[in-house]
Amino acid sequence: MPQTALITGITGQDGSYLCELLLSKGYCVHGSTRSAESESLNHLKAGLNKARLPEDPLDSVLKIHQLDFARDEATSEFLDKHKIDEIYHLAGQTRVGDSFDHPTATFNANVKPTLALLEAIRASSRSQSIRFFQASSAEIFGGTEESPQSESTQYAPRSPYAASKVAAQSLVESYREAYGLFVCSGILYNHESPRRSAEFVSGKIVDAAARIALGEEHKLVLGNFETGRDWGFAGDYVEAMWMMLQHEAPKDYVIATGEWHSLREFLEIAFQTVGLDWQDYTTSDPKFFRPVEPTRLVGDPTRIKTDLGWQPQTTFAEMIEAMVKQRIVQRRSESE
Ligand SMILES: C[C@H]1O[C@H](OP(=O)(O)OP(=O)(O)OC[C@H]2O[C@@H](n3cnc4c(=O)[nH]c(N)nc43)[C@H](O)[C@@H]2O)[C@@H](O)[C@@H](O)C1=O
Repeated sequence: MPQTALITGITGQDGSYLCELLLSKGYCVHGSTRSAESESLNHLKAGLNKARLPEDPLDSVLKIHQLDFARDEATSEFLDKHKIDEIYHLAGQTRVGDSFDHPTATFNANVKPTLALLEAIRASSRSQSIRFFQASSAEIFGGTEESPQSESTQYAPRSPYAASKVAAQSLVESYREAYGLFVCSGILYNHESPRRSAEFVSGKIVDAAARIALGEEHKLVLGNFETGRDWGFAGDYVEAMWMMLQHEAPKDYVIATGEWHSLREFLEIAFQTVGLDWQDYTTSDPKFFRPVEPTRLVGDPTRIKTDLGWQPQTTFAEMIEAMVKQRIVQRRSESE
């Protein structure tokens, strides 16, 4: 019997990479999304049709649903009806900056569905055989003095987004301990790809570098330059999510490269890819500043390397170059 997975937030960056990975491994995938007719869903299907997939027609191995996680009973029935083996809970409000303006919506989007899914697993007749992954975030360590951060670093959230992730991760921990369920969280550091939108700094930079190179734009206005992150490639990180659910025991893992890079380095590589100097085009505007920034976020991936043999495959520079090149191809095809 093929394995059956549910991916919440399947049309997002991580959802689409994970969907490709699971289909390539012969899984039957159920995806949930807010709108069954969205443009992002069409993009997902178009991308999957191009990707290398098993022989089966797409509709027989990929099914999209609009699920209401607030109705626990219905979610539990769904898990039983479709005999879901693995759940990858990736849906949520992921923009840290926006969470300062919309704290309640952020909590509702990130905490309630996690709890509803945990309750649905507990109520399911197959509760002991379902495996659950929750996408947690490096932001839970935002205020820590410890560097690099590992699974034993104390939580120190510094934004409503970070606090919502602490709540979700704590719920996962307590369901694991109280009910012996196979439920775990991946503490994901920043991870980017050509599919990243311009709402995030990486997507905004590569978009601007491509547009400036093509003569469509002349400047890039960012917020705070004096920052940096541990940036990895999303395609590598979904592999780590899958490996976590194949392990013999449910454990939380830091998913990170272990390398910190400044935003200036990111800018330098992105603009160099199109033969330009970022300093000629980039300015900073306080209107894009956040009320508070995390301290130096860099993850220690030792545990996941040792236990699961996971290693990031794509370097920082390779990832940025691929993002810029893809954006140029996309801009050209859109203007045709
Ligand atoms: C781990 C974590 O990773 C991501 O959250 P993020 O780190 O906030 O990502 P970002 O790309 O929005 O910001 C990175 C840095 O870049 C600075 N920055 C400067 N100028 C602009 C600017 O113009 N736009 C943005 N967005 N950021 C800017 C900004 O102030 C910040 O210091 C999410 O996946 C999240 O879901 C998650 O869990």
